[in-house]
Amino acid sequence: MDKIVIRGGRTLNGSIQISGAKNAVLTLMPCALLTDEPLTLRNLPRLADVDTFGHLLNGHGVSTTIEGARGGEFGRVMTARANNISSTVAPYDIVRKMRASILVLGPLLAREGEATVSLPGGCAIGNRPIDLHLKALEALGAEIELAAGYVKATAPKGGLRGGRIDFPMVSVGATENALMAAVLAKGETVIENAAREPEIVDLCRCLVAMGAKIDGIGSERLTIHGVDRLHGATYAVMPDRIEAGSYACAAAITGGELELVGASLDDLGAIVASLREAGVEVEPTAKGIKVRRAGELRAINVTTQPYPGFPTDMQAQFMAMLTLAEGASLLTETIFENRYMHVPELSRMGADITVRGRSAVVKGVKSLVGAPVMATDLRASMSLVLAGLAANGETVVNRVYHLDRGYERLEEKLSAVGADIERVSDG
Ligand SMILES: CC(=O)N[C@H]1[C@@H](OP(=O)(O)OP(=O)(O)OC[C@H]2O[C@@H](n3ccc(=O)[nH]c3=O)[C@H](O)[C@@H]2O)O[C@H](CO)[C@@H](O)[C@@H]1O
Ligand SMILES: C=C(OP(=O)(O)O)C(=O)O
Repeated sequence: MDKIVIRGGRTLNGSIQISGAKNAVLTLMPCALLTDEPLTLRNLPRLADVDTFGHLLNGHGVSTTIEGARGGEFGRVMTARANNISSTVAPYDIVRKMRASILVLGPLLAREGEATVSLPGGCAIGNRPIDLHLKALEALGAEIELAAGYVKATAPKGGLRGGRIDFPMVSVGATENALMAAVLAKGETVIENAAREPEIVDLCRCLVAMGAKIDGIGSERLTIHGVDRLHGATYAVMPDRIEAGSYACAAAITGGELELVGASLDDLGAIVASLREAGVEVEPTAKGIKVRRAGELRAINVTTQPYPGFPTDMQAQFMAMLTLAEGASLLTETIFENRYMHVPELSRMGADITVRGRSAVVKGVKSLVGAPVMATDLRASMSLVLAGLAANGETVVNRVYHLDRGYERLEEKLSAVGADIERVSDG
């Protein structure tokens, strides 16, 4: 199994190309199920989750081809074509590897009138139920049965029909499934309290490019006018705001200056506001944004919230950064009940962190020390990489497969800006 070995203490300088967003591409790929024409996605990131989603689509009879970017640059192109859906079952073996698999439920149901998808279950960061996805589909007329660890959804005769979906809480995944189902339903669907994440906007724009009719894009009230069929399209995946935020933390924790090419200040919203509060300079450039730490890092308070609030997917990376800030920071995680798995590992590197319920107090320390560490999820793993970049001595991050789910060529990008980082294979 591969490991990432980091010898810390180097200041990072230079530019990093931001890849296509994992959390966008995983909701754009299932859109291919909505049409028998080809869907071409540009700016495709090279991630394990993209490969897994490709296999899932192949299992439904979707053909997928991927072309590499010219000249070894980032950004590949995938064309997926679902001219004949051969199976509407998403099996446990794939769904358990990647929660985003649940996103085939809405489109399969809308196009084929039925879908059987393994229940994703909990994961390291928390319970992660899907009741809101199912209630949304029921509002469009679907019948839902749960049996043997699978959810079986069936559309009424004549297909899904528009309805009113009023989410009691903001759910990114449930909004995505509802959207992909509603675009082919008969009549009008209104989604109240919809998630407003930039990745939802990306999904809406791709669906519109395929012929869907959606009003209120980017707002908490989405109105979808169902159409009889969608057509193929070519669409570019948005840049990954969480990858950009993670590398911004790398500049901040090492005291360097990084240009994040392709990143957009607009999408980063609350991440940028919190970076600035912590004493990190962030400015737009012609190609993206520039991040620089001028003086000492300052302690800040951060509470995770749905967009436009501070994203849960950046909590672990900010925690790593704040272990070296002056003063005590208070982090509060409101989205997932168990998203502090990185705390014991950061503590082993010398961080001073106390968790009480949903909050964590991070008292800044003068320095961190390298150690062998491992994490149980993607962003927790990135927080250990960040700590390792700033720590004295060597840090070995185990279970690299978590990082490979969401960070394209991490060690290549970081070593190009001066980090002493390598991937080592155990053989
Ligand atoms: C609002 C939010 O920040 N969502 C995050 C969530 O999206 P993801 O789509 O995985 O999760 P949701 O947005 O659906 O979950 C938000 C909250 O709603 C709850 N819930 C969700 C669905 C449901 O059917 N029933 C239910 O109770 C969840 O337990 C959670 O507390 O994890 C992703 C991966 O880390 C992040 O990229 C998203 O930003
Ligand atoms: C937890 C994440 O992803 P997933 O929902 O795919 O596990 C993430 O992107 O931080």
